[in-house]
Amino acid sequence: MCGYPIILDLSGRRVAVVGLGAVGRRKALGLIEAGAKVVAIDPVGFPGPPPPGLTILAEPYRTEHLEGALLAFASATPEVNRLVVADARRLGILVNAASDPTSGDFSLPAVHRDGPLLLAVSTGGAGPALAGSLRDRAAVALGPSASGMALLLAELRPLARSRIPNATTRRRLFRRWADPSWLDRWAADGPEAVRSLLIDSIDHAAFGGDDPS
Ligand SMILES: C[C@@]1(CC(=O)O)C2=NC(=C\c3[nH]c(c(CCC(=O)O)c3CC(=O)O)Cc3[nH]c(c(CC(=O)O)c3CCC(=O)O)/C=C3\N/C(=C\2)[C@@H](CCC(=O)O)[C@]3(C)CC(=O)O)/[C@H]1CCC(=O)O
Ligand SMILES: NC(=O)c1ccc[n+]([C@@H]2O[C@H](COP(=O)([O-])OP(=O)(O)OC[C@H]3O[C@@H](n4cnc5c(N)ncnc54)[C@H](O)[C@@H]3O)[C@@H](O)[C@H]2O)c1
Repeated sequence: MCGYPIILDLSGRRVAVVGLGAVGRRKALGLIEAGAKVVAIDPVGFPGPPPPGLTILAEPYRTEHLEGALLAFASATPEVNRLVVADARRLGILVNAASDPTSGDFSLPAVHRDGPLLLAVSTGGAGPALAGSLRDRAAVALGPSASGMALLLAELRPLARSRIPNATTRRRLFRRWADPSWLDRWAADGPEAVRSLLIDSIDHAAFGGDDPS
């Protein structure tokens, strides 16, 4: 499979999760973390009080459960999952099939989140546990300053856009800000040092000079 990675905005969107065993619960919780309105269908229900954002229908799956859903997750028994996949296909809803991944439309990567930073690793189904351990290794390589740097750019890019009218100058500045050496400087000298150097570089670029750093 040659997958196409996208970052979906699921906030407030209805998503159906059929089956709340270990796999369905993991998927439901990840969806809630992404802000989705999750409707989960499982005759056994949820162990303990369900987290906010999760509606439980403690009944066996029926086709109507998928109505109005943007996405569906088939994480019940293989027989029930086959029904869910067929129904989703008919209704034009993209479906994740836990028991027979190739019958569905999409699979999930292993994910690391830190502020605005999101790291996703997929092995395309070759080794889901391997995807998890590669994710852990890559997250360590990014280090704690990566998300701090992203947050800082979220603050400073609009400032640079308003102060530097020339698009080529701006693009050059943003490329310099993307240099990984800033992460080392962040670790060595702290966030405030990086922040003030980046602000200086906006001033220089705005007045037509070169970046001092
Ligand atoms: C990444 C992660 C995301 C998530 O689900 O959130 C994820 N599985 C995770 C864990 C995990 N899954 C399994 C184990 C046991 C060890 C092992 O088998 O390796 C572990 C490890 C554990 O439990 O610790 C077993 C397993 N998984 C699938 C099958 C069916 C099959 O292979 O046919 C079976 C065998 C069932 C059986 O044999 O009984 C299928 C899929 N699992 C996927 C994603 C998709 C491919 C992702 C990829 O390859 O990149 C895909 C294709 C479809 C999908 O589910 O979307 C999450 C990491 C959580 C984390 O670390 O954060
Ligand atoms: N994708 C993955 O990461 C992964 C990992 C392990 C297993 N699997 C596969 O995913 C599926 C779920 O795995 P699990 O370990 O969570 O299984 P599980 O047996 O713990 O959970 C299945 C759930 O489906 C519910 N269910 C049964 N009939 C139902 C119905 N008619 N309507 C709604 N819900 C119903 C059961 O009550 C149960 O809670 C299995 O088919 C398994 O082969 C996938």
